[in-house]
Amino acid sequence: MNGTGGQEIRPDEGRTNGHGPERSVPLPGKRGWPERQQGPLLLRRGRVGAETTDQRLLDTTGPTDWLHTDPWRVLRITSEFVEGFGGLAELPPAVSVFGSARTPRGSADYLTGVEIGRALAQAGYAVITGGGPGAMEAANRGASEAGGVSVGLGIELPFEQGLNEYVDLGLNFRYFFVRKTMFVKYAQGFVVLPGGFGTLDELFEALTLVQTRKVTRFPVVLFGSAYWGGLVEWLRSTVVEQGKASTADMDLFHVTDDVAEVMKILDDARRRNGGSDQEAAERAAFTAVEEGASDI
Ligand SMILES: CC(C)=CCNc1ncnc2c1ncn2[C@@H]1O[C@H](COP(=O)(O)O)[C@@H](O)[C@H]1O
Repeated sequence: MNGTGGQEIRPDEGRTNGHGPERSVPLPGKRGWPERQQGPLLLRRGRVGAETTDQRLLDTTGPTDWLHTDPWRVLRITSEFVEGFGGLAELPPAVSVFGSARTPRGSADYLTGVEIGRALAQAGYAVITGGGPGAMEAANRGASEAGGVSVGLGIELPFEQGLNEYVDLGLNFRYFFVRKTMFVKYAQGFVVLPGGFGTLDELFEALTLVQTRKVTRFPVVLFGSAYWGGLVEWLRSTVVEQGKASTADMDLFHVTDDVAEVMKILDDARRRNGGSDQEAAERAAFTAVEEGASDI
């Protein structure tokens, strides 16, 4: 018996690829229809093509449609995870900072972003942002100028856009969902500056993961009570009021206007989660930019 439906294959008739024989010319199987085993796939009747996998691999003049197939995409997605995990594995404890791509340079929100990036770097945290302009740039700028580890996880967008100039360790992603995994996997906490849909998406992703205990509890800090107040009030008066979230869920995030309080919330959480002052000192001395970059 073999993968062609019971028909014997002589050695000179087919090739093997480790999963069973593969024919270049489909032969009728025992039941009378053309059939071919192609890796783990069994092809019959009209599904049988004239070429083998090896032929398509080696044929440089063939069509390139396969580049747009889902199996190929899965490999690309996998490679993004591999690159992401490899590039960020040696980061010191990090905080992800989210915020609007449209925050103008020099605005109050931008200056706050710089201040938060600096404070995080001085406390020994790597600062991870989406690597774009606005609030992301501000946080990267504060971290980089303070000599900290300034990380940007960029995303490929339909319009031209590079990582901001204050990113010292950058990775570019094709897929939003792979990139979002990196924001969560390598962060000890989230700081959320005023922002739009992208920021809200990231905020609620973080809150959902904490709420459902998919990640061990880490702090989520909304910076700017005037900006976030309306949303928080709506969550309380509508979402919680109508039973779509619990009162306790409102404790999963903090709202503040004070950078020192952001740092205190993060430090308290680190202590609760077992981090020590010694560890903080070691983080402050960490030189991941030089060491990590060579692995990327
Ligand atoms: C000027 C413009 C729209 C540039 C877009 N360029 C971007 N580059 C990198 N990350 C982004 C970008 N836009 C949105 N994001 C992601 O979504 C959040 C900001 O979205 P928003 O501006 O609040 O909704 C960021 O935290 C970031 O992770």
